[in-house]
Amino acid sequence: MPKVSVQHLSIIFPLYHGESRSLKRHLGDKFSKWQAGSPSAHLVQDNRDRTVVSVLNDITFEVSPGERVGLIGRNGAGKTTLLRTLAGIYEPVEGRVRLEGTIGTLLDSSLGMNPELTGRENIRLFGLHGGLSQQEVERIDQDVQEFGELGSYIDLPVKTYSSGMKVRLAFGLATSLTPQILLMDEWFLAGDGNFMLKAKERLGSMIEEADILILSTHQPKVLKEWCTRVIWLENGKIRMDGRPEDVLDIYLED
Ligand SMILES: Nc1ncnc2c1ncn2[C@@H]1O[C@H](COP(=O)(O)OP(=O)(O)OP(=O)(O)O)[C@@H](O)[C@H]1O
Repeated sequence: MPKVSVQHLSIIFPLYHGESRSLKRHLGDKFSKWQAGSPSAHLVQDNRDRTVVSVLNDITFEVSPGERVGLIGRNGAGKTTLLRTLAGIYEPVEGRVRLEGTIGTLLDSSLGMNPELTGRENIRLFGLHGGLSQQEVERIDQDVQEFGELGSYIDLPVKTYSSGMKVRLAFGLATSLTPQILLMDEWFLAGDGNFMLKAKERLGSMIEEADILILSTHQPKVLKEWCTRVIWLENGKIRMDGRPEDVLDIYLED
């Protein structure tokens, strides 16, 4: 049975800028004021006296099949970092992250596509990477072509596509298979026009079929429509975890 388990997860990012070692000294008194007033990550000193950004701090939660979890929080609260850690892009500095089940990600528009290859070649690469059968690749090829309305561009390198065409290809590809666990950043809910109507419809059915959804968004409407549970992140910690109506009431007031 698919499951997501996050235990005492912490993530820090080192600052590689040449000045970072002395950043705290430069900021002086302002450092503590900035830290206290900031809605976002904390600058801290690690045990080697380097200034690092502490983005997630002691996060623990579990998600069971059938749960659709929305992540909310102010800009910089750590939502994208949490999604990327769940997707295996970032390694926990402390704690444990365990996902059981097939994973699908809608995290950024490039989705690992190779711009030198054609749309069709990227589709095949996606199939190869996912260990799909020839028949399944053919089905996806057709499905993505129809959805993306790319016409003869499907046989041209992706680097020649307009940004809208790239999004259509990436989105079509990422939603061509229904994973058991779907991780999604709200980037995919932005946009306008016909494409977004089509995209939302396609996402809606994908979300219904996935066993677990974890979605980051600033839109209360989306949380109420799609989620059964909301986790509110603040300064890299969980401030509240509960039913969308309960969490949103307090979050919006706050
Ligand atoms: N590679 C990095 N190096 C240093 N700091 C980083 C890095 N990536 C993210 N951060 C910092 O971590 C914090 C959390 O970022 P994250 O993108 O996870 O927030 P978010 O909640 O998704 O924000 P938003 O709602 O604006 O998308 C931010 O303060 C950001 O500046």
